[in-house]
Amino acid sequence: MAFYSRVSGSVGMITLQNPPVNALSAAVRQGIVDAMHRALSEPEVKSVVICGQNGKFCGGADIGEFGAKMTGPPLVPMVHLIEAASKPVVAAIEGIALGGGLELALSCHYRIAHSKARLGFPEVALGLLPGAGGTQRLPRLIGVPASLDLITTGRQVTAAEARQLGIVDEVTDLNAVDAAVKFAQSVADKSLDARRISTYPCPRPPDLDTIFERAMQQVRRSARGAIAPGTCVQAVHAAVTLPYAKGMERERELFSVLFNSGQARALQYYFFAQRAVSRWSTASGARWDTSKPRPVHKAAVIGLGTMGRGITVSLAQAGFSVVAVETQEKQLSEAKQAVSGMLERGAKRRGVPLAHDKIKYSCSVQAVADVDLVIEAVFEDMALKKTIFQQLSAICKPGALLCTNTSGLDIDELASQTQSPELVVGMHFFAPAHVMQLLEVVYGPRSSPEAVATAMQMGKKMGKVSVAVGNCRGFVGNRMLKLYLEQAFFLLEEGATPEQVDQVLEEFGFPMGVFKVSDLSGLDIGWKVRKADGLVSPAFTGTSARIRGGSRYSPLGDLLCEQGRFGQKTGKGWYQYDKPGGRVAKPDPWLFGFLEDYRAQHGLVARRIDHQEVLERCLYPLINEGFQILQDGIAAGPEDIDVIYVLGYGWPRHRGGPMFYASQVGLDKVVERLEHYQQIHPDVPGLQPCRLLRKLAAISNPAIHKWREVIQKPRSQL
Ligand SMILES: C[C@H](O)[C@H](C)C(=O)SCCNC(=O)CCNC(=O)[C@H](O)C(C)(C)COP(=O)([O-])OP(=O)([O-])OC[C@H]1O[C@@H](n2cnc3c(N)ncnc32)[C@H](O)[C@@H]1OP(=O)([O-])[O-]
Repeated sequence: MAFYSRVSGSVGMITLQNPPVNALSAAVRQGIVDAMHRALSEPEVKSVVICGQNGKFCGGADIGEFGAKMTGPPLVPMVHLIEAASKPVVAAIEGIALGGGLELALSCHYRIAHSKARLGFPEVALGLLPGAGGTQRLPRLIGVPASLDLITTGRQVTAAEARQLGIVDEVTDLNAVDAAVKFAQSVADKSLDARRISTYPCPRPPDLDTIFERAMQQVRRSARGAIAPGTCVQAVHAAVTLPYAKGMERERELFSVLFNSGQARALQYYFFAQRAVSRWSTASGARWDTSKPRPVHKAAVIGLGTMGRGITVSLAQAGFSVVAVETQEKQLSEAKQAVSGMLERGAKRRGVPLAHDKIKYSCSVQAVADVDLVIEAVFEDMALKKTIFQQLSAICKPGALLCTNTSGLDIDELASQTQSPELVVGMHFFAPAHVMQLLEVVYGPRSSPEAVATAMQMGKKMGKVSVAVGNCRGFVGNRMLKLYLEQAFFLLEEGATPEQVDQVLEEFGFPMGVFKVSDLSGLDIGWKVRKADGLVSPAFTGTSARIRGGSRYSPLGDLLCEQGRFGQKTGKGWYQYDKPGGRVAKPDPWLFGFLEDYRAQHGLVARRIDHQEVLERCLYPLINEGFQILQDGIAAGPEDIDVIYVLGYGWPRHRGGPMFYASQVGLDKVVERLEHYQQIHPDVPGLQPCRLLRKLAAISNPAIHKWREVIQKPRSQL
């Protein structure tokens, strides 16, 4: 709601009250409208101030209301009521003025912001555009180029930048509400004719067409299939080419197109999913709200390779004291240099002080005796990791958490090397660890709720989005990825090319297709894992060359590695590059010949494979494995899987994530297509729809937020 009061005798105060971010719910909108009418009707009131409770002005429209039938006064008439008011209305902006919150402020005649406030139009990140006049008022106030930047990127600006752009009239370090009240009194008798932004002419820079062409090209380049950014450009264009009222009609048309789009639903689902994963639970019933994290002030990192360096930087930037251990002298000095460079660049980019002094380097594991938490990040070798966990268990102080950055090895096997297996969890970072936002927190059957809570909280403090998942081979992300990669290899065997498969996946919205990603991360990484799993051996020749454990297997990746084609790092992989370390992938004629010889050798006949088949065969088995993971209790809900795939594997956010995408396609359709391909490829178990998927498809595709009710049923009933 919105609370009305009178302050300083002549100022009507309207306070938004809807914690935590004073979103413009139906009740808040009704409160504002009622309060405005009251303020305008009270003769003693000469001016009005609008502010938000708890030091936050307004986080915009209530996203939680988008899925329901609209009630209460609509936003547009509300902002018109404020702008048309006969008494000056001043917005007192503290904390945030985002989306509809900034539109509310732009409908006021003056804006006073606290120096720590952030302002912006994040609607594009929700698959929308500013639909309460933002696309028509902002260009009139600050011009076209700056408006296109803010509205198509959704970036937030500081109060200082907002002042410089002309969005706010004053910035104060003092209490912005008090400042606004004083300001409101000072303008009580001033004319408002020049303060109603909708009446302003929209500036027409001479190179207007070029500006819009460039903006449209820019958003097309970065949008990767998302429709909102381009639609935002169209809406701002209406502000320049149409009178205000017509422009508002155009804004409303474009807004409703986006509002009713699948992409908007996917992005709004993802908005809440990314917040839901912090409310974690484990298969054994431990939960976020009943598990107390242990305090961590000092942490250690063992192994300063690429991942260890990134984790060290991320810990130091988060303010932790860090002991960084690398037993190889040469590696240690190289790591020191690399970490310093990353810290300097990070500090410059974020305008924060350097965190060099936070890190102590050592080449002895003994140095970690007094830390609260250790993250082991050595080479992905079980025997080596076991030795280190035995050492740590002997050296570390009682109660210290022992974490591993393994990307798929058995957490519980490592825990069994220690005196306190309950203090062992996985903290699986993604490369580069100081940049990628995702952290998979992996709990074993003996990990204590406190250990999980501590690792989850560490992730939050390091600016990560932490997702709690159970211990299994490859955890969630890599376990599902295996099915995706497997099908990509099979498609090459059957006639596709890496370019064709990658193009389909990039058109779907992935930043890079599966084969370009494989070249980037290095084919040898997967090769080592397959070797460790006993899938690669000279014994597999002739008819057994393409069978493992009775199931179909493609040795294509192994064969490329045997020829030293590890991808970008060797200048050759699925593509060729101008030199080792090259970044630009070019089709390699050698590979076409190699695939033809391979098919001939194994009696395979290439066939034309269409776009839809490539997409379905790459995505549906991955999705099916996601359901298997939910069925096994490794992930608590679809949100966990979707957040992992969007933040860790480049799944396009405007598609919500693999599980949300499946709910949009229709689970019965996914089952039907999997069964179709399984009939053709009976030797591929990953095409067999799992029980949970069949169950949910059978109960007529329940909405994704209803899946947990089914998942939580005892496994026997699934
Ligand atoms: C016509 C008009 O043009 C259009 C149509 C619109 O206006 S569209 C709407 C445009 N507005 C936005 O896109 C802003 C979205 N919010 C944010 O970016 C951030 O929330 C934040 C404001 C910067 C605070 O970040 P935080 O890190 O301090 O806390 P949090 O954990 O994120 O959020 C704290 C809690 O508040 C909830 N919440 C936040 N913003 C919300 C909103 N706008 N509506 C509903 N709930 C919201 C959130 O789900 C979480 O709930 P819970 O998980 O605790 O149950």
